[in-house]
Amino acid sequence: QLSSTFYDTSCPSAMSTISSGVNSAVAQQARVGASLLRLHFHDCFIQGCDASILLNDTSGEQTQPPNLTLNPRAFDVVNSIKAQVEAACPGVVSCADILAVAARDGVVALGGPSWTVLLGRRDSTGSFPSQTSDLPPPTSSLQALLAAYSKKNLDATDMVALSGAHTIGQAQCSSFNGHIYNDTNINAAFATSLKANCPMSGGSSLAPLDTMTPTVFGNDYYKNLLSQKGLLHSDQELFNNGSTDSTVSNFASSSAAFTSAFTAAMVKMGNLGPLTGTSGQIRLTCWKLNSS
Ligand code: HEM
Ligand SMILES: [Ca+2]
Ligand SMILES: [Ca+2]
Repeated sequence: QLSSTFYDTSCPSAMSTISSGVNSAVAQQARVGASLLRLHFHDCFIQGCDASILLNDTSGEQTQPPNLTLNPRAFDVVNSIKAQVEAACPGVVSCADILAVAARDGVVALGGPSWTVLLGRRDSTGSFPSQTSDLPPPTSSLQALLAAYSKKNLDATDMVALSGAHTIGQAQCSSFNGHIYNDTNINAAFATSLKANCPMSGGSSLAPLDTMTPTVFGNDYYKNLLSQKGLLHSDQELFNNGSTDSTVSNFASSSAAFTSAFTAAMVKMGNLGPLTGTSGQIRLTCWKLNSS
């Protein structure tokens, strides 16, 4: 059972250390706020929120396709925050909790809503590369997206709300080339402008996931979907004459509705399969297991 006060006596400086670390990293590169949010998502969907994504095993989760595009800066930020937290409270604060708090602080640093992060997760004692397939690829259909979230006990509203994370951050050409060259449910001028930096063959050049406000957290992502300006195939699937159209319209017209659904869904996602009590370990260094 996670609790918001978990470190109040064991490490009272933990929360402020994490938020200062995130704020200074975001001030240097706004994208890091997005990258930290994505890192927490990729952690939670693979075996639960247990920092398994942070282990840099040579054949671990980090080597699997959906994780190859995680921004390396986000790992650096987490590792450096962890070192500062360890200096104040050795062996107390888990890497999994640092990820959950840093995701929230990244959203807040980019102008998004805050929420209470529940704490007390412990860190995994292994990496789970084969479970990386629980992360849906950007070529997914609506049906596949709904199924991937349903497997994590997240419903359609949670799925649409969490996808609103794409109001910030960037994607590589290889993640959206199929959508801009092959799909017809895309604004023609938008597709043309993206093709200038993204050849049909793909590549690593970056484009913002939210063409309106790439470094501001808000509901513009849904407004883009209404005008067929979703960057990923999977983004536009949420508004493509299917069962989630009405939720997209609602979030596009009400930022309050989006905020309340997003923050509730983040708490739900943060509760996925946590290790608690004496399970797992409190890693001393986030990228490797404690030596036994
Ligand atoms: C619905 C299923 C999802 C799919 C298919 C998906 C897919 C992707 C892809 C392909 C990228 C770009 C990777 C690249 O090319 O560099 C991306 C970026 C991103 N995703 Fe998702 N995503 C999904 C859900 C989520 C969720 C639930 C969150 C967080 C709550 C999230 C947060 C982000 C963020 C913030 C970025 C930008 C990261 C950066 O700039 O470093 N995504 N996503
Ligand atoms: Ca994990
Ligand atoms: Ca935005």
